Amino acid sequence: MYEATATAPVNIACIKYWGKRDTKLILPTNSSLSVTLDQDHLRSTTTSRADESFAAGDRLWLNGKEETIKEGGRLGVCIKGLRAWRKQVEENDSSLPKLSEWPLRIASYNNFPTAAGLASSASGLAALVASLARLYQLPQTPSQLSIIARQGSGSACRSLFGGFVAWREGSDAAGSDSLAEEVAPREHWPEMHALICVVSDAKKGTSSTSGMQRTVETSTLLQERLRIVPGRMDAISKAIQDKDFESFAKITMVDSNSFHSVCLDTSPPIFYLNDVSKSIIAVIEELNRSSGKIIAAYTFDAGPNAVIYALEENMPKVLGAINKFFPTAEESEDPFRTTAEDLPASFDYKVVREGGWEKGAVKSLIHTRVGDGPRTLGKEDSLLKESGEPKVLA
Ligand SMILES: Nc1ncnc2c1ncn2[C@@H]1O[C@H](COP(=O)(O)OP(=O)(O)OP(=O)(O)O)[C@@H](O)[C@H]1O
Ligand SMILES: C[C@@](O)(CCOP(=O)(O)OP(=O)(O)O)CC(=O)O
Repeated sequence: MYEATATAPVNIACIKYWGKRDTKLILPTNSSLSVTLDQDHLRSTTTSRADESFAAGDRLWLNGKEETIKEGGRLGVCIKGLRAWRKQVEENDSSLPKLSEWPLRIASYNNFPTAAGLASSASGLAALVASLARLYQLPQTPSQLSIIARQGSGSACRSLFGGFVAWREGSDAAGSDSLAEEVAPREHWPEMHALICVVSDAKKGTSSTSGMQRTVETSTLLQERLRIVPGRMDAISKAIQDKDFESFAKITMVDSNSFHSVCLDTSPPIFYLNDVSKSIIAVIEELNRSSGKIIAAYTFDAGPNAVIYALEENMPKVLGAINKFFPTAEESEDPFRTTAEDLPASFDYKVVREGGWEKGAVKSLIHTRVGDGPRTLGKEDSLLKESGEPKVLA
């Protein structure tokens, strides 16, 4: 049987990708940089199988539900690109099975909500690329594979690496140099932790894809942002190399705010942050002020959920602040068994609205950390039945 199963991680950007110069090839208007999160907690798992005896046509199931693979669509483009690379491999060695000519069956599961602003498209497309690259025994490097993943969803290219990852915008019109590169592996700064505050896991109103295009078409502020981002890319890369958390945090927060500003400068305006998100910003800013140094950095993607980066040693303080003002509806298990600490003595409670937030304003918390890149699993982890249909997972 010709089959491969891979998992891929979620990544959350510190320098945001927002805008395309080519919508078909998914070429960005600026470089971006992210932290890959630990797959022990959040991951997409994908099994790909090629079999001569399958009925013609490729099929893919996401969380047990079949998705259509359109020719020229995002999934179709990724599969086509990887197949072409497999064909080259077969042309160089005629003894190999002609997997490139056989239909595919692909099953994928996300162990967290899909399309809820938790970057499922990033881990999902990266897992698809990683599993097919393995099935096809491709010689390409992760950076080369990221060129294919990028065409599935821009941010997915960064999920082909662990640690701290840059997506270089590149200059080639065909996109050959618009790819992901490792800035530093997870082992360089394993103390980097992240706390995801799930404010809403409902499907968002304006998708990243359509929102960013509206920004490109209508925002004048975006031009200003594009002038500033290259300097920020250099500065945050240096902060990572130097393990300088304060600089890392300052840049992360200012870039998140810059991204949400260009959303507001879009016509019609796009609002991703809600009152709970803004209150989390106020609490983290005050936690930093009252701690006498920057110990936490918030960042928000195209939705209201906060991701708070902090070093492991400071997570008790961050958890203390979030627990105090945003009691969650669901009890979340902390894999690190962090004990929340009291707020600093000079913390000004007035930054949070009177009476505080009702239980469930933040639904749940996910405490995770920087993680590794895609992993290959064994046969026992296959998501496909003998027949090529997806297994039903509990
Ligand atoms: N495991 C997967 N395999 C293949 N495709 C996936 C997978 N997970 C998600 N996707 C694709 O990504 C889409 C969701 O992307 P979308 O950008 O709407 O949400 P998100 O990635 O969760 O949020 P965001 O990117 O804004 O953080 C799904 O509808 C599906 O097409
Ligand atoms: C705000 C972001 O999360 C936007 C992600 O956009 P997508 O990668 O989801 O967009 P497409 O390329 O159209 O699929 C910022 C980021 O991850 O850098």
